[in-house]
Amino acid sequence: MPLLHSGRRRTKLDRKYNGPPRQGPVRHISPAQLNLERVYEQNRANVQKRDATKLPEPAPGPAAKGKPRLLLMGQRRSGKSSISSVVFHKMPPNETLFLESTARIQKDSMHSFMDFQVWDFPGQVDFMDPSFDLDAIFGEIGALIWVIDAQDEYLEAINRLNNTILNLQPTYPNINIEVFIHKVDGLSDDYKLDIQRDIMQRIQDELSDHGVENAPINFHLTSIYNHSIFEAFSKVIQKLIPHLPTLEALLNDLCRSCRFEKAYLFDVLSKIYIATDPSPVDMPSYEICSDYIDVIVDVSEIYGWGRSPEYITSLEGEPWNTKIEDQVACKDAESAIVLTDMKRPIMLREVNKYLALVAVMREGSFERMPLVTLNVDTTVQGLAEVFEITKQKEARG
Ligand SMILES: Nc1nc2c(ncn2[C@@H]2O[C@H](COP(=O)(O)OP(=O)(O)OP(=O)(O)O)[C@@H](O)[C@H]2O)c(=O)[nH]1
Repeated sequence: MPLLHSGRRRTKLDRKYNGPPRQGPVRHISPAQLNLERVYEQNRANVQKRDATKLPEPAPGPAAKGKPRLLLMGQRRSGKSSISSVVFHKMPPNETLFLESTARIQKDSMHSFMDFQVWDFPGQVDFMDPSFDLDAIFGEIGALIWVIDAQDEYLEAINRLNNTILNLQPTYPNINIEVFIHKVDGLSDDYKLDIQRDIMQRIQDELSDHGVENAPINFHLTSIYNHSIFEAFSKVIQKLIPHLPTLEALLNDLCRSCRFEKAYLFDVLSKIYIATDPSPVDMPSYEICSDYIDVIVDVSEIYGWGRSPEYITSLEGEPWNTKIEDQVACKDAESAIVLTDMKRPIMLREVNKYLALVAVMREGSFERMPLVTLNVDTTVQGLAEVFEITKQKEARG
């Protein structure tokens, strides 16, 4: 089962990441190197223009053409590297205390249901410096995530963010700017909202003073010590998914036909949800679904095992003679559980090696389980097809 192999986590004991080979190597790139890659890409495009039959190899480790980029920016020690490590490398939040300050831009390639990159900028870098090629940084951007430490003095961070927006607006007016008001753990709800209001007001005032109205800026209250950081990233990533409305429509149909309370399509490794039905997301249901993935992955790690080809052949051999997937109800990971306090079953179904469908059912749904399984099967096929079609389109494009 791919799910069983894809969820391995970084453990405290061995202190090293033992997950799947999903994350590419972290690259450290200097501004000069960025420029070089840019020049290489330009030459490559020119060569192709002159002779369409010739397409030189991409630059070694290029600024990965066509892959949306998430840029993590903000003041020093605001929590950028911690966010990236917790969300994409399964680092336990407490261990971020030992992270060293980032000295150079760190570039991380994510190969999941969709390929994208996460660039972690050192807090002290001024990328408005003329030595930076802005197009190389902001050219293929998916979102600019600006991290503000809510437990620290934040006026300087807001000034820098305002300057950045004002500098980028003329050339890149459509950049999605996501402000993470970070480290809100330990702050009271009222205080969090006060801070958010204050930060929003200051940014809006400054921008409208400079004639910039309706810039695409979103605000999220986040912390690595709870699920808020995953929720915020879910919303950021969803904006990069071109077929999101189709995925949402499929999940909506499933919820209506099976009378589910809520359904999420999760990226298994990061536990970001990449789509959900249109009913409002409530944190407890999201948390429970996300924790359920961990439970399944943990159980699979203990009790799952790799079946040798001989073993599979022996199962498929005489007298049974049917393929292994035809002998079981479902060849992918599948599970359902009832939580005693809420009496509502939760079900999980693997979609492909990166994605899992997790849904909160209503009380008594177990009685209609055959119908539910049938509908879930159809939805999962639909979801898998959407990704297959998009992949083919990307390969052709
Ligand atoms: N309380 C709290 N602390 C956090 C949170 N996120 C990060 N931290 C802490 O903030 C400190 C700085 O985090 P880093 O991730 O190194 O910050 P950075 O922005 O990458 O810093 P530079 O690399 O210097 O730019 C670490 O001690 C983290 O443990 C959070 O959500 N809550």
